[in-house]
Amino acid sequence: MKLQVLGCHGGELPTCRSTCFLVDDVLALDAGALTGTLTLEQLCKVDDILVGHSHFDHVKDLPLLADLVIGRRDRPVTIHASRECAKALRENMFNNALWPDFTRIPTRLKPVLAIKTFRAGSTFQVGPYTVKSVPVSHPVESCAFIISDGKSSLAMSGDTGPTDKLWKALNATKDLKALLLEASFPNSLQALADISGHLTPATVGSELRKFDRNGAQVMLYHLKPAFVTQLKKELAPLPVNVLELGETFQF
Ligand SMILES: Nc1ncnc2c1ncn2[C@@H]1O[C@@H]2COP(=O)(O)O[C@H]2[C@H]1O
Repeated sequence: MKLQVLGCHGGELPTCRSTCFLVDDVLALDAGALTGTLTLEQLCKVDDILVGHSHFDHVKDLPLLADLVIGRRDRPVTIHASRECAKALRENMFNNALWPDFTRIPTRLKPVLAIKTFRAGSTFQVGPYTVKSVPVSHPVESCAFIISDGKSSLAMSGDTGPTDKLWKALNATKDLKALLLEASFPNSLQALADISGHLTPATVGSELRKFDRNGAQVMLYHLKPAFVTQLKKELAPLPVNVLELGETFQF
């Protein structure tokens, strides 16, 4: 699998982009940095988008994407979202108030977007990929994804505070090559991290003790833009890499 880092922060500044990864040019993981990073030609190749939860920094480019690719694809771009997340997108984003309902435009039968719902915790097929969703710990329903192409697996934690379910699922994934793990706030903001369902370097460290790593890389993302320098200092002693914008990996 080819993995491109389009966005690896928990917000935006000129040097930071919200969460968004691209697998094999066709599968996006979250939609925080699609339309500002890919060309129109590249955007038109994105067939599926896995959305881990409904928070704005993870879904913000969906409306702009729909408006860009309309009339340029043979089939809808499919957004895969848990029940709560799909409901939030339908009611609060594609509601003809915030943005037109592109799941019915240009026609109900051949729309530019399709929202396909999964049950948090279920496993489903997305093109050639088998995707296991794992509910994690966040104020809104949030899912990690474990994505397999049949040869290797790649996981993304989604926004989460401390969790046991994710580590249990990862420890059972024998061909796991890499884990994209969130790390949002510095240790001085542990109380905010706890209340908002996020990790700090301290809790990344304690969470990793639950992980039978088996050679998998751990790559951190979702650093809050205001704290990147401090976070990198606090994360330096841990056996992890902090992702940078524009990096590409092959698993
Ligand atoms: N109680 C809170 N106080 C301050 N900021 C918050 C609080 N809860 C959530 N947030 C912020 O709102 C953001 C929503 O997206 P995130 O979960 O990425 O990160 C969250 C925090 O940065």
